[in-house]
Amino acid sequence: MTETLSHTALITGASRGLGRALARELARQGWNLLLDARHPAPLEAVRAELQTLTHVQTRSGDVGDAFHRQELLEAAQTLGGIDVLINNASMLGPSPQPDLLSFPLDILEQVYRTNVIAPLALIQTLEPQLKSNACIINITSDAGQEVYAGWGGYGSSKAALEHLSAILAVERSDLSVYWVDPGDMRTDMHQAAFPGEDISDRLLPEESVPGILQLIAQRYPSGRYLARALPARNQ
Ligand SMILES: NC(=O)C1=CN([C@@H]2O[C@H](COP(=O)(O)OP(=O)(O)OC[C@H]3O[C@@H](n4cnc5c(N)ncnc54)[C@H](OP(=O)(O)O)[C@@H]3O)[C@@H](O)[C@H]2O)C=CC1
Ligand SMILES: CC(=O)[C@H](N)C(=O)O
Repeated sequence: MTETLSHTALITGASRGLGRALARELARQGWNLLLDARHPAPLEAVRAELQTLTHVQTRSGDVGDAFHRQELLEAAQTLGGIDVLINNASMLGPSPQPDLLSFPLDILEQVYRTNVIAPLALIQTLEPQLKSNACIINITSDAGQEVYAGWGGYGSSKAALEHLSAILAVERSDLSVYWVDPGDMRTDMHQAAFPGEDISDRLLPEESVPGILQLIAQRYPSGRYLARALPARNQ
């Protein structure tokens, strides 16, 4: 059965951290949601939490897996298409992060598959179900632009994601393409990036949500944005 729903967002990596924070706020605003993450139980907990607010579908799987991306396409079809795709799922790599000359190349391939190939592959797979003037949000990082020792794997993958996003924006001017740095956030990934350190001074991911939702609502020109430099105007 095809349900025709007005606004639908697909968020990858929505079982915790920034993805869950985005899902919660979009649900509160009445968006219909298609969510993924690899582990089913935490993803199901998000669905159970949000289903009282809106229509939520979940598909557990790895964004790097073509079969899983096909499942997301089929779910998108049942929802009548996608207005907003948020490529949020990401892989840091080893913790602590090794220098480049000792970086295990098999893990570097996984980092690139998750952070670079999978977002593009998901856009390619979903293209038939992207509504006109759809919005693509690729979550990047300051590590994609700044040079930090020890951040060569993850950082270079985010740099590649940024360049890819910029070229997509030029090639597809009919889409709104945003690559967004959410800023440091108190999440599992950030703790893994700083193992053993006290990260309690970092802002929660909820602080990065209003700016991202403002991009969606206001449809600024395609480009790179800092989530926290975009305070929501209308909330
Ligand atoms: N935290 C920070 O300080 C910063 C984060 N970012 C970026 O923000 C985004 C969100 O990060 P954050 O919330 O901290 O991350 P978290 O580690 O807290 O959450 C990651 C989410 O993605 C899911 N996920 C991870 N790998 C995959 C995969 N291969 N396929 C599908 N789902 C996956 C996880 O669930 P599961 O494990 O079940 O798959 C989880 O739901 C990322 O793109 C990150 O690079 C950018 C700058 C700073
Ligand atoms: C994962 C992190 O903690 C990092 N600060 C980043 O910029 O992505």
